[in-house]
Amino acid sequence: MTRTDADRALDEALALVSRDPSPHASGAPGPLDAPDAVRAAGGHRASSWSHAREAAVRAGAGVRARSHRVPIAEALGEVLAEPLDALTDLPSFDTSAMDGWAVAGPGPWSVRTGAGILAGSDRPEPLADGEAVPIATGARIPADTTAVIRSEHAREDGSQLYALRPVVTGQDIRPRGQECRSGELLLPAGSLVTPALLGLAAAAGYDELGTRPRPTVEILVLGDELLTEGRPRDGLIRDALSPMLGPWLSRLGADVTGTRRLGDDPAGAEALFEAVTTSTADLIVTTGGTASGPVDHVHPVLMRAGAELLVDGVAVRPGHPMLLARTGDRVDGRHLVGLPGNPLAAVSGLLTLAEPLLRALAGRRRRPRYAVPIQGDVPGHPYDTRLVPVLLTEEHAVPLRYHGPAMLRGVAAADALAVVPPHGARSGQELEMLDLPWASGGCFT
Ligand SMILES: Nc1nc2c(c(=O)[nH]1)N[C@H]1C(S)=C(S)[C@@H](COP(=O)(O)OP(=O)(O)OC[C@H]3O[C@@H](n4cnc5c(N)ncnc54)[C@H](O)[C@@H]3O)O[C@H]1N2
Ligand code: MOO
Repeated sequence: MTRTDADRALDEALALVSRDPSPHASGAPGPLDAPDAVRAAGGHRASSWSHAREAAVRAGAGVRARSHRVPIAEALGEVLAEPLDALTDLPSFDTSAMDGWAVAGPGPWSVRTGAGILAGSDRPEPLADGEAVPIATGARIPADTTAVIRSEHAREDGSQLYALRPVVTGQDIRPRGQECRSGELLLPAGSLVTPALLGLAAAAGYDELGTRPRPTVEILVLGDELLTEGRPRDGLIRDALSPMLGPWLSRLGADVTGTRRLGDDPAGAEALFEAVTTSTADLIVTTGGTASGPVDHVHPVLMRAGAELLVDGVAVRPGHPMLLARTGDRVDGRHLVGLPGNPLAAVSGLLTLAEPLLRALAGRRRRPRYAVPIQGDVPGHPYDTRLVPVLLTEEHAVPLRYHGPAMLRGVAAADALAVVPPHGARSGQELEMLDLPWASGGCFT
């Protein structure tokens, strides 16, 4: 078949590189023996996109969980390491649900002289039969109260109070323990500490929470061609990944301990080796140097360090040279995610490997999956999944331009990445969406 200009343009857009297109290359089973692993150009085996994500989840879930106790204000975005049991009845005393009068027995009632009962008041005097006392929402109900009447449902005439509608015993009283009894399970271990959970924990009497600490991440940006300021010049380009990855990883729930830049020279390779063998971070994220060029140090350093490659290449565009390795033993080991240097390829690796790994390390559930109809046909790669930046409207996902592997223009305008299966998608087809962490506007992790 003659290749057309359009084919070539598509290859270019999808960053097709030389590789064996056979989707089921054979080979000895090993950590990369996913059924649909494919052999990539460099001789290593590429996992399918979904197997790569599964491998990242398994790797994180296999690490022994740690826990710590933190003041509740510091627990936001972490996961409960222990169940949240109520430390008190809620409400902890019988409470008025409305502003009005607490009354005892049938009316009319004689209104008690003196101040009414406000929220926060100490134990009020019991009510006598036929007595009423003004009461505020949230205030403690006097003993022997039979009902609360809302201020708009009663009329005061001199010292007498008359109900304007029938009064039902117990009305507008929140009885002690209505929401929970002391010791009752409010939320199980594993729950995400959200602002709502913080509120509940405070209401239930907590000052500290037992949580799983955020995974720590060290970022290593590889490359001699990178400038930290000013405009690109003399063949040098701006480092686009350092400013992006720290905040992005923080949004994914990581505690980023630092970002360092390493050269492509032997000293850079040595510093990488040093980090791989001695870093105390749960995860090292590297950028660049994942391919097989003369100064691509990541594979050789991992081999030298005796790391186990759990994922070595993924059948996804962009980002196929991404990798996941484990250093140290299976339960107390640490991990390294190697992101390709092309910036959108790095984003692809972040969402494919780093995010599922970090969620699992933090004890969080997988992100909920959802699909949205795509607007317009989307070309596919013949064998690989594509991740395409999209804008989300109320009805559709709209693919964005400027989605080449070296471009950030599309993703910077996007709400999500659409997961496009091999061979592409027809207009209206439902595609899985990977929300970008800021898309819903409410990220607090
Ligand atoms: N012979 C082959 N060459 C390449 C292959 C391949 O399969 N065979 N894959 C290509 C693909 S696809 C990608 S993606 C890249 C991955 O390369 P590396 O991870 O080794 O990254 P580098 O070579 O260091 O850089 C690639 C590209 O990205 C730019 N870059 C790197 N770091 C940054 C940064 N912090 N900010 C902005 N831009 C960055 C770098 O200048 C290069 O242009 O390999 C292909 N080659
Ligand atoms: O296709 Mo690469 O993985 O340039 O991004």
